[in-house]
Amino acid sequence: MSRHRVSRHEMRRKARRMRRLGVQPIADVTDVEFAELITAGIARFLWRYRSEVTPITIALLSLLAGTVLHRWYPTWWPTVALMTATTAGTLATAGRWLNLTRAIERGYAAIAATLLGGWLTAATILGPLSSPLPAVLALGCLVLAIPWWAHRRRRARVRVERTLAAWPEISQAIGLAGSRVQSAIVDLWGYRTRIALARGQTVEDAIARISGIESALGTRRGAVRIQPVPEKANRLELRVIETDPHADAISWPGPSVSTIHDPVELGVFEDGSPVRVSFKRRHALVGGVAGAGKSGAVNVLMGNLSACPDVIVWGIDLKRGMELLPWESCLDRVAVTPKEATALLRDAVRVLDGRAEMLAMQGLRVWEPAHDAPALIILIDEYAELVDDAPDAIHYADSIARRGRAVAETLIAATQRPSQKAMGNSAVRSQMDIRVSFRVRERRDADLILGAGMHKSGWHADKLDAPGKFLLSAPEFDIPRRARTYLLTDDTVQRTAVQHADRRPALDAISLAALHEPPHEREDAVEGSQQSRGRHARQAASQATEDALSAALRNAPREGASVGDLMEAADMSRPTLYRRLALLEDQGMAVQVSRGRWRATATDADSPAFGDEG
Ligand SMILES: Nc1ncnc2c1ncn2[C@@H]1O[C@H](COP(=O)(O)OP(=O)(O)OP(=O)(O)O)[C@@H](O)[C@H]1O
Repeated sequence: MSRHRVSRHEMRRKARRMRRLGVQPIADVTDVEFAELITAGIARFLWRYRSEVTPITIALLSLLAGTVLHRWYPTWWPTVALMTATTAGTLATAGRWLNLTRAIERGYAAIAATLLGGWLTAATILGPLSSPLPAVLALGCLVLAIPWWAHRRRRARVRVERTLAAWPEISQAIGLAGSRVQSAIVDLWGYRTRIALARGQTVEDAIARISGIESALGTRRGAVRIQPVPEKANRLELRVIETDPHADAISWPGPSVSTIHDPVELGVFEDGSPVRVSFKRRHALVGGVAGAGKSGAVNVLMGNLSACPDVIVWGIDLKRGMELLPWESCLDRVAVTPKEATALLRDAVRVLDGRAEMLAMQGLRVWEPAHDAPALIILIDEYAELVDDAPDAIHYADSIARRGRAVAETLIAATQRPSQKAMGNSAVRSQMDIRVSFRVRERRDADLILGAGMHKSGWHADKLDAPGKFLLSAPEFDIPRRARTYLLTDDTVQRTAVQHADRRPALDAISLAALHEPPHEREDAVEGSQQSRGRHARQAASQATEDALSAALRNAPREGASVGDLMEAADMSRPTLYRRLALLEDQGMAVQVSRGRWRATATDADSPAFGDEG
């Protein structure tokens, strides 16, 4: 065996030495060794370059097949012709299933099959060596070989195969000896391969050796990513990014949604696939150091949310509106001072309570966003400033974070570092279902944004190397994949804000009514963060006014009581009165006799449904 490894150079040296010593080399033994070496060398070359020599291999096989067919089965030519037509037709129409994804690839395969099959048919009849068939075969193969040799994906696949052939040595060198390459897929931006780990090795071991893997594979720094395979602890997916889709800023292609029910497209993963995440009934936390791209993400969000006629956005921007004011025409309300921010969040809790009350009364579980019942999203840029400058607002934010989902009222908070202090020591962070982490300075900051232990599991937000790059954690995104947000230029923001301004919906009647309730009717709900306590307390307090309204409606004359009289009798504000009247009308207990005049329905006026006034 070792004899075969002697190089030609070594053999020549040995022969020279023997001649110097006066020993005549045994010519045939050296020749045999030399011939073996040459054969092994050629075989190795052909195997290594098997993809490149495929056109020649096919030409030789065709020659052989033509010889056999002509010699023994010359009458089979119609079958060969029929098979040619069938194969070419199948490749042209169904080549997609054979991984010929592009039309040009299917076209090439169909033409190659037609030419080769046509030649074989002629060779079956005439003999492969009869003129001009050999020349036609040589020329045809050469012409067809050129696109084959030039094909980018083929070349990439071959290169990857050659690289991965060295995995046994690489795995030894990086301390993952015994791991095996199971499969490899080449795509537009690089390749991904599935690795089976040896007994006792873990994905974390591999993650800790990423730099070594990059060096062994000869990639650029930062080109290797490792992801666990959820269903198997001893498998991992190794991704090598050769062409970085994130190398340059990616322009925003325009809104991807027209309703909050659809996921918003934030940007592009590094394999070129879009990042789509639903913001319906979900709170979101966006974090990262200054200049990492948080405001860019807010722009993408605004560009999309403002295109949805079933979403209302309220904005808080304590940087004096620097980030959100360009979107002012699309924001239903915007707060740029601590006082305004507190008022905005207090009102958001009122809306929440109003909606929750309506749901409870109607026996509904959730608020389904629609044009006349829009979702309310509160976008807060630099949440930490809110904590510092408007501490009172934090109770409201906390309340929204806990109770807002069911009524489609949610928070999207951006902050540099969402420490417990920066989040106002509230439960807001723990309620965030979507976490977007741009670059952070320290590993523990990745855990602050994404959740405890995330950095250790491969969520390396500290390694993000350009503004706009982020990691996304959400129920449907539980694997760390680098993504980059789309970039909106100032011009795009301005143009989009103008375009979307007239699509904005108005706040629904229930929310409006809740906003205009007099303070005494709602203060308890705002103060208390427990839903039941707040609502029940308020219900008890307003029982007296309900009874007064019932009595006033029952005692109303035939032409009905005016709204003014009812407001006075029940001590209710106009919006509350309208809301109550609408509900009673729905329940068939009150009727609008004429514009602005109401009374109890005829039957109910006599029944004890409203309670006995005594
Ligand atoms: N997706 C992106 N692609 C390319 N460049 C981007 C992207 N997002 C942001 N940038 C660049 O980074 C700069 C800073 O981004 P941005 O203002 O969004 O950061 P930030 O995290 O909001 O910072 P700060 O906390 O100081 O407001 C932008 O001016 C822009 O040039």
